[in-house]
Amino acid sequence: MVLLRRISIALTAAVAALGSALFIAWNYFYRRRVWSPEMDYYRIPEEEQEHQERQVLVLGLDGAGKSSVLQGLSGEGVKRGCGPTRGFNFMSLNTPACQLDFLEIGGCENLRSYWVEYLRRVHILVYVVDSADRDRLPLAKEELHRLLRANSQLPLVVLGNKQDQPEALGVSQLHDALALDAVGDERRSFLLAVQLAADGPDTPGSLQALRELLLQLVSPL
Ligand SMILES: Nc1nc2c(ncn2[C@@H]2O[C@H](COP(=O)(O)OP(=O)(O)OP(=O)(O)O)[C@@H](O)[C@H]2O)c(=O)[nH]1
Ligand SMILES: [Mg+2]
Repeated sequence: MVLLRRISIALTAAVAALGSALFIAWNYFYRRRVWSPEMDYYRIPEEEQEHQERQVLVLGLDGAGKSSVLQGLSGEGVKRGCGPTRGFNFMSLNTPACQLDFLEIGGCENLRSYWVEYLRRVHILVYVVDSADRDRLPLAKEELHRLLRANSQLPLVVLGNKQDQPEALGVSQLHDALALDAVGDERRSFLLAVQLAADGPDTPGSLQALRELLLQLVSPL
């Protein structure tokens, strides 16, 4: 058992290291290319890159729905059972205003220690919670507040996902369960209730609100 556990930890570390390398390569690649609606690539002048690219970090416990949110935002429709993210997951959304680059890090216990490393590289933190997983809400709260202590200014968007589940907590209950009162005035913070319809061809309505909010948060004041 001990040997298996060590092998599992070593594998997770290797996946995380590979993920970091991919993230660097991905940054290098996307610094030069942007997806256009015509499915073609074009170059952005260097001076415009800083202005146009914004990084969004997507975190939350395993199974909260991070990958599903990214699928929904991508406009490809949400598919059930996309499988746990073992390392990192990337998605880029090109909008007329800017390019939003999303980075999800898997939520399993072994990967959570890497989360904090990425806070300083991004413009927004999206924290996804399974609103129906009442037993693990205290853990979700603990992990969220660990991130908030590590960075006092990063704008925060909490998503109370799986609102279609009968046992899901509503917005005000989630606000209390996650102790969002304790989030200081120093940062902009939001709590949105979302649910992701499976296999729908369109972006779910609640994710359209998220998309608008993210664009507002990255636009100059
Ligand atoms: N009922 C319901 N199920 C959802 C919803 N969103 C996601 N799921 C399901 O929840 C499960 C986990 O979703 P993922 O998107 O893989 O979760 P994750 O946060 O990326 O998990 P990790 O990658 O393991 O950290 C999948 O079976 C999804 O289909 C939702 O709004 N309602
Ligand atoms: Mg995932």
